[in-house]
Amino acid sequence: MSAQQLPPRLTRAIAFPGQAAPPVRMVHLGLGAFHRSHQAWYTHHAGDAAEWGIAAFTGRSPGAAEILAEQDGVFTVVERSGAGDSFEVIGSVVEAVDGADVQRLAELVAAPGTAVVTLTITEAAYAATGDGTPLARLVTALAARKNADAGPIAVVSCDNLAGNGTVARTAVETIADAADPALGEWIRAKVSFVSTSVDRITPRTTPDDLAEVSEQCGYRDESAVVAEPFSNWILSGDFPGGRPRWEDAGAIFVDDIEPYENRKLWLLNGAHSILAYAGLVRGHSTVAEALSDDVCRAAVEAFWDEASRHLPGEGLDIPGYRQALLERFGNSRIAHHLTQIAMDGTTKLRMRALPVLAAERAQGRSGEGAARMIAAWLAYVCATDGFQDPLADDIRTAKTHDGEQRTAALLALISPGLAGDSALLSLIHRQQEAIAAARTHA
Ligand SMILES: NC(=O)c1ccc[n+]([C@@H]2O[C@H](COP(=O)([O-])OP(=O)(O)OC[C@H]3O[C@@H](n4cnc5c(N)ncnc54)[C@H](O)[C@@H]3O)[C@@H](O)[C@H]2O)c1
Ligand SMILES: O=P(O)(O)OC[C@@H](O)[C@@H](O)[C@H](O)[C@H](O)CO
Repeated sequence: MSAQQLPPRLTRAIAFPGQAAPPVRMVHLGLGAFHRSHQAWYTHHAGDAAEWGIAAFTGRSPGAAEILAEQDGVFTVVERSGAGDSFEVIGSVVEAVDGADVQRLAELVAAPGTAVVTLTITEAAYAATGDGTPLARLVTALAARKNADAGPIAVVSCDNLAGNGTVARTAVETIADAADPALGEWIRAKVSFVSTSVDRITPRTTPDDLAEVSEQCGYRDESAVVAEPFSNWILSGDFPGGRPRWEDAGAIFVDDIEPYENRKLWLLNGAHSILAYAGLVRGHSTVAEALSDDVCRAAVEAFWDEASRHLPGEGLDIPGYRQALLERFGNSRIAHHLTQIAMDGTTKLRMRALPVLAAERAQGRSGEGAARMIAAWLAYVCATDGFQDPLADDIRTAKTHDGEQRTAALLALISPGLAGDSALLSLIHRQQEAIAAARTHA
């Protein structure tokens, strides 16, 4: 197609002619694929969407903000089911900003109309608190809100972390206390940290996805995002400055979030980690491919059997949830790449494998299903140098050892207690050898 034949670029005027953009009342940190398919989607579908605009900041580079700003913040969600695709333009993001622009972040967080800050900064980012990290930037912005006396605000973590509101609170308060104890006090008094369980499988957008949007929708959208039809958002906590009516879009507000987050983190994300590590070692690329391998599927089912014993039987419909997961993971039209899920294993395994392993062993069982998730990670990091992890240098050092010594050194990076338990060390070492050996037969 020549330049003259290219369809026009998507803009707010094309998507929502004659409609004013909503005013900024939410700020988001971590303008990635998931924010667009989830929090922005829920906000667009809230009954009071006209009152709630989002200013979204990138994490590490300006690229995603520049692209979205060229489209006035609007983008397409491609809902991809096994049967086909549907397309919807989302208008809730009204400002897209480079995360390094801390001055703009501070201005917006200090504005009295701003009531909510949401986060999708990845699990590993909660442990990173130095200058230029998202939570350090947030603390700078909260200091500006304190100085402006702009009132209370809610911070809502939407990352796959157990007790994500509490983790965010601890990290933010620690940074603030070190900078200025009075700021720490103000945050304790005025900032509510909301915990959430978030769910919607959203792989990285590909050039083919963008080409499809262009062809089907008649406009060019460089910021489109592809997601499964399923979505879920469970929240627990206070919103002292108000919030969008996300319940209109299906969000659920609960007092006790722990059973929901354990169900999601163990059954969905735990299974994802097993499929990622065992699947990559066995030569697969996507979740759907790995699930169709009987060895990977059996490892997932064994882990689910263990995890299910430690989830409340009532109200969570575990059998239905497991069946739905098999269908969601099996949606081969969603190319969810295992390499994306495999990142930051040391952080993720602590939340996905360790609680189930500890609960099983406390009841006198081996916990071999949960142990196999860790063994698969070991087999994966030993088979490649191309992993991303906050402890990558330590992993490389641990890999200089051999045999059980190497296994012990790697396990210690997840939890020192693992390496000190000789029976568990032997179990995981044997499991790792079996997974690595199977690699040659895959
Ligand atoms: N994609 C999904 O299916 C999905 C579903 C549920 C929850 N989540 C949560 O959302 C997070 C983001 O997922 P995504 O698909 O949007 O990823 P993404 O890579 O598209 O975007 C992540 C955003 O966080 C920033 N970021 C990444 N690592 C960072 C770091 N170390 N420090 C600071 N900023 C960093 C990036 O710059 C980007 O703005 C996940 O880590 C997970 O916790 C994702
Ligand atoms: O980086 P992660 O592992 O937290 O994210 C990758 C996927 O496992 C995850 O994003 C799931 O798709 C998501 O949690 C589904 O809601």
